[in-house]
Amino acid sequence: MAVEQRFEADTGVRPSSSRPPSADAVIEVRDLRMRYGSVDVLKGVDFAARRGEVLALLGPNGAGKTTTIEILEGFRMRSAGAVSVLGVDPAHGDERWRAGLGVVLQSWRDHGKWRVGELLDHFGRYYRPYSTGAVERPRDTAELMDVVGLAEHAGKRVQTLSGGQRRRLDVAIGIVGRPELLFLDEPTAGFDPEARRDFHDLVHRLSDLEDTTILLTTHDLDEAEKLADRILILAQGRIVADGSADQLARRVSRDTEVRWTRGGERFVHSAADGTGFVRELFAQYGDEIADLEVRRATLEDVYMAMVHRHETGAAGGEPGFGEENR
Ligand SMILES: Nc1ncnc2c1ncn2[C@@H]1O[C@H](COP(=O)(O)OP(=O)(O)OP(=O)(O)O)[C@@H](O)[C@H]1O
Repeated sequence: MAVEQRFEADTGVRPSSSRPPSADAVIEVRDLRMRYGSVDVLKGVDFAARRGEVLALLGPNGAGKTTTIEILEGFRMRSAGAVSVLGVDPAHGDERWRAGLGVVLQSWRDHGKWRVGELLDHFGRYYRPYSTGAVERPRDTAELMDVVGLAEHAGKRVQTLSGGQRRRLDVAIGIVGRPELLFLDEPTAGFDPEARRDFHDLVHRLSDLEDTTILLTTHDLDEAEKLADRILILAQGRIVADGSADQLARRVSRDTEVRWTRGGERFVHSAADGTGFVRELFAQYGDEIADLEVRRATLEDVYMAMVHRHETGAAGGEPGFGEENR
């Protein structure tokens, strides 16, 4: 039998994993529910974050990402469920608890007349009483402006900053108190590619060097893949996928998709062992093989499959990414 006919796609979509809470959990969310009027937006959200982890919360517009983050920040009262953030229920968090959090909201337009450096000094003063031997608070303003790329704008009024510069300032305000846990709601919206790369470096530095736990929302799947240790997909009021980008890709399809042409004809096959398949293919057809492409499921494939599956309620009937592309 020719090798080109031998391989079948694995089209199974496996359910999301639910992880047991760990001792060093910075965030623990169990059966979180939120109802606005008669609409259930969150219908039983479960997840946990360990110290130093970077989590990306993904989901379609209106899925409830901001609602979830605002509940964890203590800005919004939940309808039901158990939530613990830095060991405290956010509904009862005091000022000391709040000083351990950094928050970058989707957008705010305030303090327009303040100058960048003065504003950071001002916010920084709030954290001074919460400085400890281990964690010096606040960060030095000059260093902070340098880290977020605002040093040359220190004397500018906030209202004269560009959108991207303004967003850098939002991030600076979020980390001025050296938070243990940082919430970032669409942090790079409006960033140019260089600002985006600088921001990614900053996130890596915060998690690697300072052990900051970070929960961010984004619609940029490439960004989620670059930054997150774990990706959570929120759809239809629940976390429908939870794992590293690689784990999630394997959940949609364990196979590698291999495409090639031979004798002017185009072939596509999904192979459990992509490398072995390609080796056999060349052993059999050698120089006849052209236009070879080898591709695993991307985070976009995973996202589309998971969201589509839960929006249509088609559990178990979802095609793998290889099938969809044929
Ligand atoms: N204060 C509120 N009162 C009533 N409904 C609300 C309120 N806040 C949010 N909602 C609704 O709850 C749902 C979830 O909103 P939320 O902002 O949490 O979604 P999101 O996932 O952050 O969306 P996006 O990706 O567009 O930012 C939406 O349908 C929204 O209209």
